[in-house]
Amino acid sequence: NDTSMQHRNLNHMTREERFSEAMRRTLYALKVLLPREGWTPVGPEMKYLARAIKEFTFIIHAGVFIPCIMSYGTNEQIAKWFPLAADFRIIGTYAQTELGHGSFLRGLETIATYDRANQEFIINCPKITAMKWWPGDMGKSANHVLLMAELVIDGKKYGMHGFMVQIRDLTTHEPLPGVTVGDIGAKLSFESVDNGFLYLQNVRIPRENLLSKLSEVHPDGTYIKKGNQRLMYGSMVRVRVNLIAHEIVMPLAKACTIAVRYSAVRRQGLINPSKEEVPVLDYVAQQHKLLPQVATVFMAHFAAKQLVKMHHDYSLEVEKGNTSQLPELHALSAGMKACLSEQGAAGAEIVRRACGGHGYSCGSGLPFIVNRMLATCTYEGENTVMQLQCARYLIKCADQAKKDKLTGSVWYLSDFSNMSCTAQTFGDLQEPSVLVKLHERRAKCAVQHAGKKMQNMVKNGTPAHDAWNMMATLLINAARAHIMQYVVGTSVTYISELSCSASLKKILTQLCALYALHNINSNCGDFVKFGCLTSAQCDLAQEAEFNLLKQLRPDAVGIVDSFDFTDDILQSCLGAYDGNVYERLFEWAKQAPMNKTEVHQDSYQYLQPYLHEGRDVLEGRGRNSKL
Ligand SMILES: CCCCCCCC/C=C\CCCCCCC/C=C/C(=O)SCCNC(=O)CCNC(=O)[C@H](O)C(C)(C)COP(=O)(O)OP(=O)(O)OC[C@H]1O[C@@H](n2cnc3c(N)ncnc32)[C@H](O)[C@@H]1OP(=O)(O)O
Ligand SMILES: Cc1cc2nc3c(=O)[nH]c(=O)nc-3n(C[C@H](O)[C@H](O)[C@H](O)COP(=O)(O)OP(=O)(O)OC[C@H]3O[C@@H](n4cnc5c(N)ncnc54)[C@H](O)[C@@H]3O)c2cc1C
Repeated sequence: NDTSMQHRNLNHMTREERFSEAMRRTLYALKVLLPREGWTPVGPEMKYLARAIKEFTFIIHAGVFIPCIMSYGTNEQIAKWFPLAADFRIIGTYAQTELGHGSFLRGLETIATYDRANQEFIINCPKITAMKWWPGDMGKSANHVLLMAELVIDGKKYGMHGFMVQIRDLTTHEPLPGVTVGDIGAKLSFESVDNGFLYLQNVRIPRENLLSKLSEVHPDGTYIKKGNQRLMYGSMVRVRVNLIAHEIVMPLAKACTIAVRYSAVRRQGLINPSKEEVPVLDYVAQQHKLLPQVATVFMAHFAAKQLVKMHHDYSLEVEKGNTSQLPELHALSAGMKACLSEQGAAGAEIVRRACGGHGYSCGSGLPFIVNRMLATCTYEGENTVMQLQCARYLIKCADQAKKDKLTGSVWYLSDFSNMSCTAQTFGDLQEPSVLVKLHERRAKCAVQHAGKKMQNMVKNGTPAHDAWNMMATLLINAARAHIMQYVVGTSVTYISELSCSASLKKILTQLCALYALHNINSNCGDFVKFGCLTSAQCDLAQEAEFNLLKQLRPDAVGIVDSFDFTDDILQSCLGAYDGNVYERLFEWAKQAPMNKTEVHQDSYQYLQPYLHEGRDVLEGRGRNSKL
């Protein structure tokens, strides 16, 4: 109810207005509304803030820069920079991607050369492709960057390391000497975020600014490795784990809230010619578009909770020096981020499109969500690259499964029990245990299929790297199958262990079955090809899905209401709680800047001569028509 927090209509603001409004609101929220003692920008309060603010600033500062200080800094470095960053007395970003490289980190070109005489690092972007490009909050906001650069000592390269680099004056906010920095311009979304470019030329930083938890450089230039160097990639794992809830589950939940509420209000056409127009939500085709996406919100939420727990447990182990869980966590976080962002972004577009013309209006609030979700398929690890990382781990595990009993998320690869499906009715296929087994079998077969294909190619003389490249599509499918079995399996377990009312558990079980069946029906080729289902059972799977749509239809609005988004955060004429869609759309349109005058003078000057000629002809004074 704090008017300082309420959103003005973002669509009627310029990009620069949105940039400064987002900063005002974010700082207001953080500085005024949150208790100052003890909170951190990566604490539990963030998820509540994220429900209250439509456009944040400082997501990278809070979601990446600060966690990196914790992950890569020594205790002294954390003690120095964390308090400043947590209180926004320094604003940072994570500067890794360059104009010429984003996925292939070993190709990054920014160099940090150690100057022994002065005990400093000299930072350089040797050519234009080395310029840092994309980091959020970097163009105009950040005064520090956590710069990922190639460490060079006496001409020898030591790989990518993290350096704290100040880029703007803390008094004037002007760029420091050797720093060229700015905004990269208009993007598909994130209008309020100043993704930036950063060109560094002979910028000097103290030796102490190398984040030295994992490695350090002594004053004489001696390089010391400390621990598993793979942890240098650890911040990306953490962000991939965190972004699922924040950037995939929550936006998809908002989109589903808007689309389901609108579909319950929008009457269009007849089902029974003798009855009145129906809400479009009564069309099974509409239910088939919307309800599986509602189910995805829940299943992705449950799976993300499990992944966050796994990351938390892993972090505790790393503190004890045990990094054995890192390979599985990397594979799972990379695969989950890629597959759920793919599903989520596609799902948001499906529900947007299900709202017809008004879904194409920014007044629906849906284009804002769809465009932002598209970014999740690219940032924090481009999806294809992430799926291949996941597949790399699966292929290794499949080989290991031939001799060892596997555990963890890949346990099913060493399950050689009979997994044939005996379902005879569509009710059998709504059983959670049957759905889990089907997904495990499909995933195991997909991984083995890809591995076998590559082995055969190598046996016939194809180099392993070429076989990998040629089978990439099968490997990506295997990664998707693995993640789907993980999401279905963890969701079934989560729901079964949930202490809640029987009626709620029934709905959640139905949603889980809907998610699994929708996935089966969308990929039935795999399920038949790998012998998981017969053609007849595929028909039953479709029947089972349609039956669940019918069962869930009466609760559809109640289910999305349970996401509990305020009208202010939805900013949607279609999804407002009161359902007054048409009045809201009309009011929203009238506020458009285009309508601040009855005649748009700038354009009228071009139209006027033609209009006056038309007037004269119609009033009998004008020359004959030119036509
Ligand atoms: C104040 C308001 C607050 C508001 C809310 C705040 C809180 C919000 C919380 C969360 C929301 C966050 C919002 C998200 C915003 C994100 C913005 C975007 C940021 C970015 O995009 S940062 C840049 C991201 N870039 C990447 O991800 C690059 C991807 N590329 C790579 O990771 C690597 O290049 C690679 C993995 C593709 C290849 O690396 P490399 O060549 O070195 O490795 P390989 O030869 O393939 O494999 C070698 C070996 O290493 C293992 N490996 C690889 N990666 C990892 C890893 N990350 N961890 C562990 N191990 C890894 C790999 O498996 C191989 O192992 P084996 O040899 O097989 O054993
Ligand atoms: C909104 C947004 C915010 C961002 N924020 C940040 C940030 O804060 N900090 C930061 O450092 N970066 C940030 N990034 C950059 C982001 O991390 C990179 O864009 C991402 O890692 C992809 O790298 P790239 O853009 O170089 O694409 P590329 O890696 O060049 O990919 C281009 C195409 O090539 C394909 N490809 C690449 N490698 C392979 C491979 N090995 N096998 C098969 N196909 C391959 C990809 O699948 C893709 O289709 C942001 C990007 C966006 C869009």
